[in-house]
Amino acid sequence: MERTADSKTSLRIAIQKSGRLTDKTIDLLKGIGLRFDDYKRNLLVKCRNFDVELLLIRDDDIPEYVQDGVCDLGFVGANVTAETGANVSVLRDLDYGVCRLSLAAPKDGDIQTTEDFDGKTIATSYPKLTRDFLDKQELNANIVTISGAVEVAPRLEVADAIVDLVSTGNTLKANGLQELNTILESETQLIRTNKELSPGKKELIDKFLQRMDGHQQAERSRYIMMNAPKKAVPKIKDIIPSLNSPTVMPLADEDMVAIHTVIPIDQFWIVMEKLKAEGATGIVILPIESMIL
Ligand SMILES: Nc1ncnc2c1ncn2[C@@H]1O[C@H](COP(=O)(O)OP(=O)(O)OP(=O)(O)O)[C@@H](O)[C@H]1O
Ligand SMILES: O=P(O)(O)OC[C@H]1O[C@H](OP(=O)(O)OP(=O)(O)O)[C@H](O)[C@@H]1O
Ligand SMILES: [Mg+2]
Repeated sequence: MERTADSKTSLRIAIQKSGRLTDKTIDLLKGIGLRFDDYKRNLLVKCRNFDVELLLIRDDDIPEYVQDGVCDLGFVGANVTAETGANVSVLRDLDYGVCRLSLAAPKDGDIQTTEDFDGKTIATSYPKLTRDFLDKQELNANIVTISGAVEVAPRLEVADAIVDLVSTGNTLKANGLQELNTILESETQLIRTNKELSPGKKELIDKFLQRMDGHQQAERSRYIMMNAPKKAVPKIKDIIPSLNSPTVMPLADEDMVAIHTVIPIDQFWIVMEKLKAEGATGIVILPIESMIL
């Protein structure tokens, strides 16, 4: 997009400077056509071809920066936003940084059920979410807030149990812990400030979202091309869960046609098997760069 006449109308987006979400967020931004110079060495980076600047900070600070309007948008885990209790709106759920916040305790220890946490000490970097959970369960426990290496706390006898993020469960396992309860399911989200924004910024957010949605839809879809017997076209049309009706083109062999269409990736194999059963041949599948619906 060309820069607008009003050079002050620029979106400021907070992203994690260095961590699990950084590369995926940068890839997503690049995927929607945004280009940045040297984002690895600067904290505030201007986009070359869209009215956006990135603020690269620790993920813990993102929800509050967005809440206060220092940044208009932010990419951050739902776990962090929930822990800070920031007043922001979630614009999109994104399918990376998927994890859960769970209670865990030593595998063969005396904590085997949720009730056993009563009167115990729990180490966590998520004191607010832990307290909310315990209050809801009417459990009394002492919370020790630590900022990292939470899983090792029981072995150091700093705590009886922990609340921390889990994905594969390997870290828990390596530390002899078992997961007992999930407090929160989390994924990366695009959040927006609830502060009033200028019409120019609102328009930029709409354009940004349109690009993101197009990119996401494209990632979840494939363009397929095939040749098929002409008489099989009605059945093939029923099989293809197409966004629009498929393109059907004549071939030199009058009994055959070429069919081009877009299908959702999650139905890919089922559709493929059905198409083959209807006589489709030479099936070619291509990735899609973006889709504007
Ligand atoms: N094991 C995991 N699998 C998937 N996503 C995870 C996992 N652990 C954390 N996350 C998600 O990635 C986010 C960033 O994790 P990371 O470990 O980089 O955070 P951090 O150490 O707090 O970084 P910072 O230095 O920015 O504060 C988490 O807040 C969470 O949303
Ligand atoms: O269930 P798993 O797949 O083992 O993942 C869980 C671990 O991942 C996160 O830490 P990370 O690796 O991001 O390191 P950190 O301690 O620096 O946050 C989280 O804090 C857990 O320790
Ligand atoms: Mg952090």
